[in-house]
Amino acid sequence: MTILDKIVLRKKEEVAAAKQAVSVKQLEAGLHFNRNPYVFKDFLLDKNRTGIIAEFKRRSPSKGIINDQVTVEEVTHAYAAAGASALSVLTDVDFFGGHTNDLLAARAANEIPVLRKDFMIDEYQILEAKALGADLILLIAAILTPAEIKNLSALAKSLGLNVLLEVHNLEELQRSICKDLDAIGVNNRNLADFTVNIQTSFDLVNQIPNEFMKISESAISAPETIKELRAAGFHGFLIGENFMKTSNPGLAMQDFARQLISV
Ligand SMILES: O=P(O)(O)OC[C@@H](O)[C@@H](O)c1c[nH]c2ccccc12
Repeated sequence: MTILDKIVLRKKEEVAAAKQAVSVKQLEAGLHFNRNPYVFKDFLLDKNRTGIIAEFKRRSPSKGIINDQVTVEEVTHAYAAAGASALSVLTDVDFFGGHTNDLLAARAANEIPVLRKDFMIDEYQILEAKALGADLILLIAAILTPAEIKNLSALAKSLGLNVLLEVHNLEELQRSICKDLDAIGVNNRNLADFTVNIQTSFDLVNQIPNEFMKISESAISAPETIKELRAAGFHGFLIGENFMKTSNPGLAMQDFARQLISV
């Protein structure tokens, strides 16, 4: 069994428990359920921003603890001030040390799009994302059938949420594309075995239809890499560990964004 299989098994239990604890009716009565999400594309293409989707990630299955000394409010606020186009907040508890409360905190502290970063397998999680104040959800092709991707993205769209589809190879991309996606992310990390290779992004970028925003995800640690990815056609860059591994992730992003101007 791969780590991804383990995560999905556990996620099924977690979702079942959440459904018992909070009904769909309660979600629909939630604080943010009726707010209008931000349009992800507008922030990605905003010339005054960096295109970076800056991630708050305390730990991961591959790295263990990355940073458990900082708060989601201070870090996400500093990311936004440093020019992030969006924020990515892990809400998976058992494998990434996140929490739905982290998303609520990021929402309250910021006025840019927030991605609910989790392993979405059930419509309930989409409604929950909306109730928590997310603007954007992630669908991971490796754990979903084409029919599931179609249904979950259609539900997200009907709630005004933006949808980011994550793929890792051409086969996933081709079988998963559907009309309700806003952006397609190429994950440079293979979630089954954790190997990373930026080349994955360069290999797939021209296979992504131009109607979608193109995002490169994971293992980005140098401004030069962003310059190359931009030249290849990417609009967005998802960065977590490179910032989170420092004692001041917001400052790390600020330094990175300054260097980006001069590469
Ligand atoms: O920390 P990195 O290497 O910069 O990667 C960030 C992000 O891409 C990564 O956390 C990620 C990409 N897809 C995911 C799916 C689930 C959990 C996490 C992820």
